[in-house]
Amino acid sequence: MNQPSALHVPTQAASRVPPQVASIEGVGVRRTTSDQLILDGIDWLVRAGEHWALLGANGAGKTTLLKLLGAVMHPTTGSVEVLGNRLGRVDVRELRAHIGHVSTSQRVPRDATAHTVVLTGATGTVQPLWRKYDDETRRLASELLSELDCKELADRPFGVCSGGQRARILIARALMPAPSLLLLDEPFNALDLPSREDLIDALRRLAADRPSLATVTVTHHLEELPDTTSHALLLREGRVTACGPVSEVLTGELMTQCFGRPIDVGRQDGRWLARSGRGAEPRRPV
Ligand SMILES: Nc1ncnc2c1ncn2[C@@H]1O[C@H](COP(=O)(O)OP(=O)(O)OP(=O)(O)O)[C@@H](O)[C@H]1O
Repeated sequence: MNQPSALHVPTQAASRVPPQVASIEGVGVRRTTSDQLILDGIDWLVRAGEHWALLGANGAGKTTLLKLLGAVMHPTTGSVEVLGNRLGRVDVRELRAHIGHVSTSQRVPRDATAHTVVLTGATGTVQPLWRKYDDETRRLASELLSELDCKELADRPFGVCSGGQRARILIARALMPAPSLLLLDEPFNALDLPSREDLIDALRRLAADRPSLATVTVTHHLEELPDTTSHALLLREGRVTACGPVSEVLTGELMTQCFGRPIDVGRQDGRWLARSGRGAEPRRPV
């Protein structure tokens, strides 16, 4: 384990404590060009079956933190271990193949059909590598499209699919290598209300059907979090202000502290509601 290029992907151990999926210790990220400290002193542990919300104001460092978990970048200081492999001691291209990462900056050929886009998740490539996809791989791509409620889109070019459909197709793509960790960077970006609810339903089903899958979702809106969200991490200017079970972290007090302005947090039917004011005292949650 932890030898250069020797990828170790743990199997489910028979233990009461779910296995660690990712562990971050004392992590700092500094941009060499601007010398800006983007992340500072981050400690975080993600276990199998946990569903994390990653929240913080614009520029707080959420995407950067997600990139560390996705083995897309290395920390300047501290250690990042993903699926039992420490960044810096493993071939990150191999490791990335075991992590589902959906981000808005993802490059996707617009003329490729939804089925083809999902297939490319098997090879982790932008363009399809046709010779690598056998019948079983093609069948899996179809099944994942069905699971994400996109079966009828299989032959439709990705570029003409709606924002909500594209989000679900990209999640199906990310699930092709059966990842233990699924990272979602603002998956609800620019979705209308029905599309948002469809995606929330899809994430809820994923959590129910895949009990050992861990997810981390970056969002700006508590209303977008499925009721299966179990944990939350709040970031402010590159530092963690709160981290733990949602019941302890998604409170008006801790959200107010994180965003630096009064925020009310309420909960209805398992989902969250948040409202921000300016200058007023935080009101009691509804
Ligand atoms: N490649 C880069 N070069 C220089 N600075 C960067 C780079 N990437 C990120 N930053 C800076 O790092 C800080 C954190 O950026 P990051 O994208 O992680 O924040 P974020 O919380 O995801 O923001 P948002 O909510 O606006 O997407 C910002 O100040 C940003 O300008």
